[in-house]
Amino acid sequence: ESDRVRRSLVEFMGKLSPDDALRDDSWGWNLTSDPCAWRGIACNPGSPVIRKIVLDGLGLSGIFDPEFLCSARSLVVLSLSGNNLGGGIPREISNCKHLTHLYLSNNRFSGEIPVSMLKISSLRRINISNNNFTGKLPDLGENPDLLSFLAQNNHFIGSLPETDYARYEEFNVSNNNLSGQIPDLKGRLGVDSFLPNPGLCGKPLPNSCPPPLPSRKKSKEWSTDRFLIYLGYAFLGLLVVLFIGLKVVCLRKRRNRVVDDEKNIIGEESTTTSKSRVTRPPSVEFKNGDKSEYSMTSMEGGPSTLVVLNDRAVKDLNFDDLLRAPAELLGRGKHGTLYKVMIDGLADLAVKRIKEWGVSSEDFQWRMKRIDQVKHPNVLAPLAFYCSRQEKLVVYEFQPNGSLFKLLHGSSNEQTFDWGTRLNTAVSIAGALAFMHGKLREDGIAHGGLKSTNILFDRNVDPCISEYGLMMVENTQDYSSSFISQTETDSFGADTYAFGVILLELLTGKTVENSGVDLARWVHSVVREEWTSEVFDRALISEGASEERMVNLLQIALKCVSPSPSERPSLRDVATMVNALKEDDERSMVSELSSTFLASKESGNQQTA
Ligand SMILES: Nc1ncnc2c1ncn2[C@@H]1O[C@H](COP(=O)(O)OP(=O)(O)OP(=O)(O)O)[C@@H](O)[C@H]1O
Repeated sequence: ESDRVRRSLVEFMGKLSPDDALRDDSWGWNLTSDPCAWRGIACNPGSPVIRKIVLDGLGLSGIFDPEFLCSARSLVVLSLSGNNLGGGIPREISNCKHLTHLYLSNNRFSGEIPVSMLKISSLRRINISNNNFTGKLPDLGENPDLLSFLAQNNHFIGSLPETDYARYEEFNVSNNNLSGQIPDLKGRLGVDSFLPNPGLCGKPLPNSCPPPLPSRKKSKEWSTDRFLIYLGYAFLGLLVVLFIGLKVVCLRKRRNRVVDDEKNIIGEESTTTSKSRVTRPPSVEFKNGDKSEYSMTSMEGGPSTLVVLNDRAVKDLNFDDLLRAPAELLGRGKHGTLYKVMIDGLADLAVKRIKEWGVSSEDFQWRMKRIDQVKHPNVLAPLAFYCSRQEKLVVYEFQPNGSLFKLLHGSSNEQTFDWGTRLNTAVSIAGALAFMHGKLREDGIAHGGLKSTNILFDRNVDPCISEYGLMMVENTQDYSSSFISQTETDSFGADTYAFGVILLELLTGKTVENSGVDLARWVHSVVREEWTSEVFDRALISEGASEERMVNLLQIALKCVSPSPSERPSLRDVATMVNALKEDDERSMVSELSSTFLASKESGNQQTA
């Protein structure tokens, strides 16, 4: 069997590189030596099973014949980029059934992509960019697990195939001759993935698609269609009028009953001033000097209270001002809606209106007060909160410098986010979380919804964690993927997982979906294939960040996102590990700097001599 594989591979190389002169004996690729020792081949450690063939940039100028290659049945990575290979990709490529990475970029390949290629179900990454491929793009819908498809700078024609584009970590078909409407990208992928392609139209491109012309044949039906459409409009109009009438009657009734004022405060998500007014002046009580409580009694029962917590900056904040101030919608997340509220004489505020949270008012008040008692400079403290039977609001100071999510994935290219800053951010967040966990463990108050949109940069551009304790991981929907334990109920363990995902985001620069499960799974799979350097953010690689140190941080991240909660370290341990890494990083930097200094001094001395 192994002789057969060896013979096939020698044939394969013979076709790749018909010019024997190019190869010397050190390459191997002959019938007498062990293929695992041949140039470009990597086997499973301690076994003759071939896993990777990487023959990049070797000046190979023949053709690619998978019929011979695929006799190496367990091959997972094939990379022939940067050669001078011609011809097409034969359909026999589908015999390489375990292939996960296929890199054929920067060659002279031509012809159409065989349908069979996308049928390799294990394929995750395809790079066929910078070739002369023609015909239609392959049917990407055939492989729902593909993560990257790079086919820019070819001559593909026709329309984009239907598939779920949102799942792609990398997708590029720019500089081809594609045409037609771009399918729904679910807000993912930018213009760079598509431009230039003169015939493409629709979002995210600036040119919208022309409306389809009604054919002559259909023109008779047109008048009937139009009649039906107008009839539909008339019916809709009637419904709207009825709905508005009903609303007016309801509102009048409600006004008579004196509503719970709070319901109207922040009101609709418009960017305008709230129009609602408090119908009855509330009574204000000040207690304990620096802590004020604003109370009003709802007609519907129990007391509703705006509690202003210990903070001088907003000690004069009162509910009435909050109701009347202009509010601007910042976002509508899974856990509620966030508004920026601007009140004269006060710093801008961010008010979170929490979505249906099955926590009693008493529990909510108790949690907020406990959180207020535990202060850390990297955790954004709530300034005030309000809670009635229907509403729960938490007031924070608005942070002007954006979030970690924006910094990593935003469109601005102005800010660089280098390795040192990323590591510092990780250290600050881990330290702050470890501190909060230590203080609030007995109360069972973890963050519960940690993600990169909740890591904000304050006015000194220091990272701070917002929305601590606003959610409890109760039904753990976020974490119920088969990848992690179904029985995950420990919200502290869920915080460790979420922190691991943030580390992965920092290292890979990739966005997170499905609570990070997809990203964690992808990183696990790449690392398993010993293809680790693939995961790192290109910006870090081009900055020259040390791969060894990135791998060390990656290892911590992987511990945090362990599928089994019991195997995840506590945040205290995580903070210790990340800190040690940072100290190591600083030490290496100092020694690198001093050796550069010594080297330049020595060369200076030599020049003077
Ligand atoms: N205090 C704040 N100051 C400035 N921006 C903030 C503040 N809090 C949150 N943001 C930003 O406002 C946007 C909307 O916040 P929101 O909390 O609604 O998003 P989210 O975290 O995705 O929601 P959720 O946690 O409910 O799923 C986010 O981009 C977030 O980074």
